[in-house]
Amino acid sequence: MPPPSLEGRLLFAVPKKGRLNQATLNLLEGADIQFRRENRLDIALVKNLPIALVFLPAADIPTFVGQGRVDLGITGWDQVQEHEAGVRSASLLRGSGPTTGGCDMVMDLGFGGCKLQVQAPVKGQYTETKDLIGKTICTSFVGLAADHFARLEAAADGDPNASEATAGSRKLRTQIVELSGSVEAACALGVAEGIVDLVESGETMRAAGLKAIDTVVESTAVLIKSKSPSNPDMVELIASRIRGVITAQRFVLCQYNVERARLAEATKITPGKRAPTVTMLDEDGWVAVSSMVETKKIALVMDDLTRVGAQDILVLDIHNTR
Ligand SMILES: Nc1ncnc2c1ncn2[C@@H]1O[C@H](COP(=O)(O)OP(=O)(O)OP(=O)(O)O)[C@@H](O)[C@H]1O
Ligand SMILES: O=P(O)(O)OC[C@H]1O[C@H](OP(=O)(O)OP(=O)(O)O)[C@H](O)[C@@H]1O
Repeated sequence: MPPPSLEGRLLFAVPKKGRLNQATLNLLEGADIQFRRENRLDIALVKNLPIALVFLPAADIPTFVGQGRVDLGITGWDQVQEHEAGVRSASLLRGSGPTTGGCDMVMDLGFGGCKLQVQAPVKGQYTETKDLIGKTICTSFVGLAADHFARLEAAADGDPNASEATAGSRKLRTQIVELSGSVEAACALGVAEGIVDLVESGETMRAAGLKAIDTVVESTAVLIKSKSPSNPDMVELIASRIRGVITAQRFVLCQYNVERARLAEATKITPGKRAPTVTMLDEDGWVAVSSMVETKKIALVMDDLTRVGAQDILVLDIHNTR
């Protein structure tokens, strides 16, 4: 079968595998972006909108969006920062301006939370990142790691502009070695004194006998767009649908009955997004309340509502909201 024609379609890059893949697919489903991906094809036409999805590694998405080859993308904020660090130092080394315009952030998607951290062996002499200056560091994030050590080295040399130093603007004493995965094994194997790698639960780091000694970037998944998307209205439509799904995931709908005499106390606990909806009940002195509550707070809210005499408390999922 020939590859599908992309004529007139907005190109939207999504992670083809890895930690961000499933949550991204769930988000597309929630936003009613319908597609069928043929086996092994990295491009899928969306059935109900003039969009084509392009399945790419998360690390490559900022390059495609930054160069304007695709209009929209979902990836980790760490990858966006890494791409920008790479573009910055390449252009400084060449002595010309950046060749890619970079990407614009549309919104934080809330999932895929992790930290890019400097890690060193628990049983070792390195307790601060500056102790690793001049040593060997293994990482998949060479741009961010090099900028981080450029700033540390500049500060150690007494440079007053240390906080702005980048790897392209000075010669590094620290050796940054690129690895494509399993970076945590580098110290135990004697390849590096420290590493710069992602941490979420901390299990990988602990299992490898490492401890975090500094944070380079805090990351979550983000929606990014190119500086000049082919169809800005379609970008807006997608962004608004995705925002609706994200908001819906952050909130639940809480409904309960309460005596009118205690309504003020109860609505203080559930003030809602704008205001709670209060309706009459077919029973004297009682009202029904319905209100959006942050999902992570719902257990405490239910405890507090019970304490002020609320009854028949129901908590319902919200599928979408605008
Ligand atoms: N442990 C983690 N917890 C949460 N998010 C993570 C974690 N590891 C990575 N991420 C996020 O997911 C993004 C993609 O990482 P992931 O390792 O899944 O990529 P991948 O495309 O499968 O690449 P690779 O084959 O190099 O592992 C990262 O840039 C980061 O934003
Ligand atoms: O703090 P934790 O919850 O243990 O997660 C951290 C691990 O997750 C990522 O690796 P991934 O599993 O994606 O594999 P990789 O090493 O091949 O990149 C990251 O590189 C760490 O190794």
